Amino acid sequence: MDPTAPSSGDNNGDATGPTNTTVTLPPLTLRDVPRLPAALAAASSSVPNPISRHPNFEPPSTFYISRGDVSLRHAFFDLSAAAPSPLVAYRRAGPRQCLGVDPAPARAALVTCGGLCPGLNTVLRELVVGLHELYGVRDVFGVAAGYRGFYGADEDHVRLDPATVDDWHKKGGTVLKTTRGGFDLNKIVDGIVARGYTQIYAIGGDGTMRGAVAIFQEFKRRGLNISITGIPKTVDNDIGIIDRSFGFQTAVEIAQQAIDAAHVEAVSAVNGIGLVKLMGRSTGHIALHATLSSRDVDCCLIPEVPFHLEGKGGLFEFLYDRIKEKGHAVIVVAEGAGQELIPRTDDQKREQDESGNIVFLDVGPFLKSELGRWWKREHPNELFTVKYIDPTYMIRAVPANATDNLYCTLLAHSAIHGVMAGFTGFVPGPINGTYSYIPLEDIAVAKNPVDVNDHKWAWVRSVTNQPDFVKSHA
Ligand SMILES: Nc1ncnc2c1ncn2[C@@H]1O[C@H](COP(=O)(O)OP(=O)(O)OP(=O)(O)O)[C@@H](O)[C@H]1O
Ligand SMILES: O=P(O)(O)OC[C@H]1O[C@](O)(CO)[C@@H](O)[C@@H]1O
Ligand SMILES: [Mg+2]
Repeated sequence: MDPTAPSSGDNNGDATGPTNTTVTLPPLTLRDVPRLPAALAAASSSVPNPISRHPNFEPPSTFYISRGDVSLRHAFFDLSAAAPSPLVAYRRAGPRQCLGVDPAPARAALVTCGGLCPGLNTVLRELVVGLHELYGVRDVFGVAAGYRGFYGADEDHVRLDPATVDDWHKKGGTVLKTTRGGFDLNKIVDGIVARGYTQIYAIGGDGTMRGAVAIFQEFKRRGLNISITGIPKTVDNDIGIIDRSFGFQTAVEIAQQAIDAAHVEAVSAVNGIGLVKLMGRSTGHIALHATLSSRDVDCCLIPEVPFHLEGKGGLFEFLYDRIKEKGHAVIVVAEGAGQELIPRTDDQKREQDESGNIVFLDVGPFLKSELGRWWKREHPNELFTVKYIDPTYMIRAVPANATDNLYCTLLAHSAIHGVMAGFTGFVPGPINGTYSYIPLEDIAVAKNPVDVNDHKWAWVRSVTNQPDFVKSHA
């Protein structure tokens, strides 16, 4: 009997073995990505993919992504929901058999903006090599120092080829340099037009994606046939829709070293506390994943979960009890956690970086001094030590690990294939493991907070056995 044949009725859980039930899924909405004006005209097309003529590679027909290939936003559904939401689909990323643009005259510009992230140089390398080797594009330029480089001097536009970028994947940081701020839309687009660029690849975080949306809209307003692609970079993993951002796994791995050191310091002291601050402005993914992987952590503090310091049910009493129980404790705090607890002057409340991001106060030294003060007051006759470790920039200034390097390559290739298909205003990224094209406008507003109601936060709680620190316990 065909095990996949639909059954005639519901599986009521009897012991006769698995049965199949046919269900009707809700309608499917395709969140399509925009196309270049010239690509629309060439849709019935046109230019065969040069990969088909590659001297060393004979792609089978299954190699190419068909016009109808999509991936689904959500991989699981509740079939019993009374009013199921429509399914959202995205175009699958990958090479198309016929291109929407002619790669021969293409002139590509690559730019990195915002903070560093492991893998930036790998993405740059693979964009350069992929454009050259897969599509024969010879005019590839690196734009120095973020968006402002588009209206900078001639030396800010550097021609790149595979030989130049050969070992970039082994380097942390970004060879192109990065900056915040300097987003002058008209000057940027004028600079792009003046230099004859036809493809822009902008690698950066949420701010960079919002900037890319503005550039995309300005291209449209001016009727320009220039594509723009955003490649999401965020060590904090704070961009939504995609499974995770590149460099994140590397950062979590490096964070282990800091937690290990904090643990050694804590266990080697009498009543020792090891305190580690990790990156994560608005999301606690790094702290959470580092806590889960380490298992030496007694308390993980993230921006999504409020806590209070003193009194019943507060952090300090919990730490005291944990020290009494184990002799030591390790705390991991994300930089954005507990910001509302730190007293600040009016000037500090207004302080912003060049891109307009609020400047945070340093939660690490704040916790260390408040805890020390509390301990002296409450337990003046007991020895106590806090060792504070701040590996902030160390976790993002390293080269990508092997997994992230592979990820960066697939992102870069997906970006190039999408541009060559004639798409613009899009972001490549894995959704449930399938590389897909997502509208830039969606990515620019898609946040990715830690969902404290799902199983992962419960998992943290089971590893640390920390309480909720809610005031009602007081
Ligand atoms: N709303 C916006 N519109 C246009 N440009 C923006 C916007 N927000 C930020 N930018 C520009 O995008 C660039 C990068 O922004 P930002 O410094 O916030 O880093 P980011 O891309 O968010 O990366 P990170 O995750 O490291 O913070 C800057 O040049 C900034 O001026
Ligand atoms: O490089 P800067 O300006 O110090 O930025 C630090 C910020 O950048 C990030 O690494 C990414 O947004 C944050 O975790 C951190 O708050
Ligand atoms: Mg940002």
